[in-house]
Amino acid sequence: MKKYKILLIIADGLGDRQVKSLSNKTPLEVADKPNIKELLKSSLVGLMDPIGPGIVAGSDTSHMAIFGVDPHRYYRGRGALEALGTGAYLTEGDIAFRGNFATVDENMNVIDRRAGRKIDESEQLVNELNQKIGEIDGVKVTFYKATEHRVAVVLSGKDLSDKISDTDPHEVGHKIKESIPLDNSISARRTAEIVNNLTKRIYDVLSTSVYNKNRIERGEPPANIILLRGASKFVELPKLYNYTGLKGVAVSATALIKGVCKAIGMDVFTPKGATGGIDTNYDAKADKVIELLKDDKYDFIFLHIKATDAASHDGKAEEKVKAIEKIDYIIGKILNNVGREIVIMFTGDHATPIELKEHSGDPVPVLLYVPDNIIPDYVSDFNEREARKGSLKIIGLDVMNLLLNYSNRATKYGA
Ligand SMILES: O=C(O)[C@H](O)COP(=O)(O)O
Ligand SMILES: [Mg+2]
Repeated sequence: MKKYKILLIIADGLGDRQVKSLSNKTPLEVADKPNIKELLKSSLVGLMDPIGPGIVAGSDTSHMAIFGVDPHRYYRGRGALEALGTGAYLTEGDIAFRGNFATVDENMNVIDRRAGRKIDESEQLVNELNQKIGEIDGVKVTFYKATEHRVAVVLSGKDLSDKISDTDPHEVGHKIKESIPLDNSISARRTAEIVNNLTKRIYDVLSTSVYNKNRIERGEPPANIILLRGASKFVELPKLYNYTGLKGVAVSATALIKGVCKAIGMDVFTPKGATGGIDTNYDAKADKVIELLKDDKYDFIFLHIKATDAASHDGKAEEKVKAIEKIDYIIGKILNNVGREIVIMFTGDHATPIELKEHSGDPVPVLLYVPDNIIPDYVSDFNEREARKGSLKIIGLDVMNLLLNYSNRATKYGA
């Protein structure tokens, strides 16, 4: 029985609803997808709830589930995974956060949760923060650059706790929040106080930074604060090879995704030109995937595309359609280069409906292409409406079992 290589492609935030500006069609329905439609001839199609029906999944918990690591058991918070993805070195007891460069007014009301998203000076701002802050109340503070508006922040010191709340209000028009302890421990109280003092220092440095003066002169929102969320200590995660036998590798530019993949023992590559945004270099990502599919070292190749989610959070329906069409193009390029004797799954990690500009708990369409002679689902297209007619009704934790089965790699449960 031939064991096939596996290609998993996740378009972040792929799932959507009817969009008024798209004549009540979804971006998947509108997008021209000749290569994906060709795959339907030998595919199963359906819907996936990353965590469970109606559960609004973050990219972190969703990817853990899809890779077969139960977030209910192993998830400790986004911070450490995001920091790991930026290249941060975490030691026992460190507390890591996901941060957003954002824009606040003089009353600390959040005007833009992403300071415009495109922050060319991100590296300079991170360097300035590392030079001018360094430590707070005896605790070392390190900032790490991620893509676009994203940063990771790591506190290193004794008696710190990740049982503290976010300073990110998670929506605009609200004041930045005071971090508060989430349990009665002295360490949680102390860490929350450190985070609040750190936030004030960050604002002092950023609001007087020459880089932000330049941004304001260019009419761009200043990145004058960092909104912190997902405080977490690093916890060891199960390794993909140990529980699946797969030698995995990821192609991504997005820090969180790189962090999750590193944490489960996958190799990670970020091709030159891959930005984690709507301007990413799709050819560069496709070429890397082709190279890795041809490399005997790996049998599970994961391609992550962030553009669909970025377009969704910014309410840019046409950009989301374009991103889906670019993904269809690279699926065609990959198949033209490696042939069709591979198992392919194409799906999203959650829905990010354009009209919500936020994640939702809607199910996500999933397509599973199988080279063997399976009974395919008869659907005319791959989108939220047609997927309902398919035979797959799965949760994220089912994905690896399905991929192992249809690539002829599953081990029998029982004798
Ligand atoms: O893009 C991301 O990192 C998350 O999916 C959303 O985060 P944001 O809303 O803070 O950008
Ligand atoms: Mg996501």
